[in-house]
Amino acid sequence: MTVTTSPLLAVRALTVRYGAAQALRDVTFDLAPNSALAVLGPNGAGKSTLARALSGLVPPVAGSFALDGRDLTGQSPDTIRRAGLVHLPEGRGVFPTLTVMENLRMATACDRRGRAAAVDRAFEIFPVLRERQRQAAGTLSGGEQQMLSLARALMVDPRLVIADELSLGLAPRMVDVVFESLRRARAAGVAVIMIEQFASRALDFADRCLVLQRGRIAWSGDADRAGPELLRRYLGEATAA
Ligand SMILES: Nc1ncnc2c1ncn2[C@@H]1O[C@H](COP(=O)(O)OP(=O)(O)OP(=O)(O)O)[C@@H](O)[C@H]1O
Repeated sequence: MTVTTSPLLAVRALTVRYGAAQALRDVTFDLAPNSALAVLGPNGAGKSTLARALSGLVPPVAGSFALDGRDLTGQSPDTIRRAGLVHLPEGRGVFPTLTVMENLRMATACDRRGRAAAVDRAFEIFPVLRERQRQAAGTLSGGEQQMLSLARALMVDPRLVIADELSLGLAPRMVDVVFESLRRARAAGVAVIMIEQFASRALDFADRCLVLQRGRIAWSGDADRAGPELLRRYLGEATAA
């Protein structure tokens, strides 16, 4: 018997231009519920543009995308977030002068009881944040700030998180923390699109992989089939590590 699941995310011929420059061309793929996709590619390949288009920050000039069968093309970032697609942009996305607790409380629009329950859930996934709840977010370590950013994203019960270069600039130990946090998000039922310039860890984490080159999909397939040769071919020595 073949079991077919309908995709969580269906992207069709998505095309984005910045003025005359075409940053994303004809990008088509499906993402299954609770799965993880690594989006790889050299600088300027269109990885962040894909994230920005899917989160409503840049309007596509052609193509479409749907979450759970609901067409979200051209919708506002707020509508897309409320539909369950959350984008964690490069950089931290936390309010540095507010405490950890204030940052978490602000991330949900629930009433007081719902909010307290959501904060408790976040502390269960990220116990370190409970210990640091009264600390200003700006004084957390880089990895802890990424954890807070992810915890804030999970407060709205997303179906899909797009993590854009979450490990950028972090010390190796903090990169471990970020990957562990994303693993916990997956364990909680969330699908992940991981944008990474450095490939091997992303491929360990992901089920599927998509390589972008000059805005087009150059390769896509199972993450464990994206071997060193393929990575060297598309990403070069520096980023295949
Ligand atoms: N706001 C913008 N205006 C004009 N061109 C842009 C803009 N943002 C990105 N681009 C161009 O679009 C192309 C894709 O950029 P994008 O940031 O998506 O690449 P990327 O794969 O995320 O690169 P990196 O790994 O360096 O972050 C690049 O050529 C970039 O210069």
